[in-house]
Amino acid sequence: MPASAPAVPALRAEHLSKRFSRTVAVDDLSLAVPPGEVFGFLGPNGAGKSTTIRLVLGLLRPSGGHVEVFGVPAHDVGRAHRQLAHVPADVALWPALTGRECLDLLAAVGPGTDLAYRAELVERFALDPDRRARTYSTGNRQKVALVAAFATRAPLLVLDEPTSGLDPLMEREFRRCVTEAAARGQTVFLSSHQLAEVEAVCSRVGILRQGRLVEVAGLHELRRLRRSEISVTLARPAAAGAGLTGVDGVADLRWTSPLELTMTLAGPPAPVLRALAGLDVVALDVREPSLEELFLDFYGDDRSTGAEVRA
Ligand SMILES: Nc1ncnc2c1ncn2[C@@H]1O[C@H](COP(=O)(O)OP(=O)(O)OP(=O)(O)O)[C@@H](O)[C@H]1O
Repeated sequence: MPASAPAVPALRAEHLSKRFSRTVAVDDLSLAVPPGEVFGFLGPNGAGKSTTIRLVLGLLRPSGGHVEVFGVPAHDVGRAHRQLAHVPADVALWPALTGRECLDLLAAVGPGTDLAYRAELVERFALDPDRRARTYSTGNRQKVALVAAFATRAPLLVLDEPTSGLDPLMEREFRRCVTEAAARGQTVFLSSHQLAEVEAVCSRVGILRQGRLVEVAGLHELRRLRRSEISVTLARPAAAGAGLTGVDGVADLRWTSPLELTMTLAGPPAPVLRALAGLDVVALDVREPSLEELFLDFYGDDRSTGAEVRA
């Protein structure tokens, strides 16, 4: 459990900024994550998620503002790292050590490890700890880092896109681990691209765009971003409008040919299915857009490489 008083946020950033020459990677970011929360940190490529995490870890020095872990300034790494465990986006391990030796080394320098739980996690993640790290795939290296982090009782777990190399079965295990950590009272700060992952485990979410926190929302608010893209192919041309105009939840209705139409759907599918039942439908494709695409729709496409400093 945190040594600090419960009122102290697990993570607090105030007017945090990081500039790399002309690129503003993190721009005046203020955020407080209370102890015990599972906080999702979402943003498109280049939004500044990893930079923020490196500032939290004291791996970078802020250009402005500051960040604290349970009230300890991030630059006081000796004290701050007693409160946290971390999984980086690109896990690097010592190639000549076996997985088990890597786990032991990480446990020796970390904030304390529950060895019985670690053994259980090695099994659950189907990790072969006797192989040398140089033979591990990206996903296996990620598993070592995840097992090492989840086996600690660090009050704060900082996870930077930790499931990018995991298959769906392992991703399910990851979600269980987050839930178990939260049940123990650990705080989880999870950077992710995956809306489904964030929905499954986070209670609150911050959305980062061009280094700026554009939104901090509860999950129910985030759900409004969800929508499906529907493509319909007909056997024969339908009458104008085809009874789809004004159907609940349907937007962006487009005929791409006399026999094909696309639309987006927010909310329950029943009204549109009723409308489609009157048509001679030969193919129906329902696709859920990626988080990236949702970001583009909601926040525009000027996200490429961080904000430029205006001269
Ligand atoms: N060491 C660096 N030197 C110069 N620019 C950097 C450096 N590190 C990051 N950047 C820039 O800062 C911006 C934010 O990068 P960052 O890696 O934090 O984004 P991210 O949200 O983690 O992206 P991704 O999801 O692709 O990992 C980008 O424009 C990136 O090019």
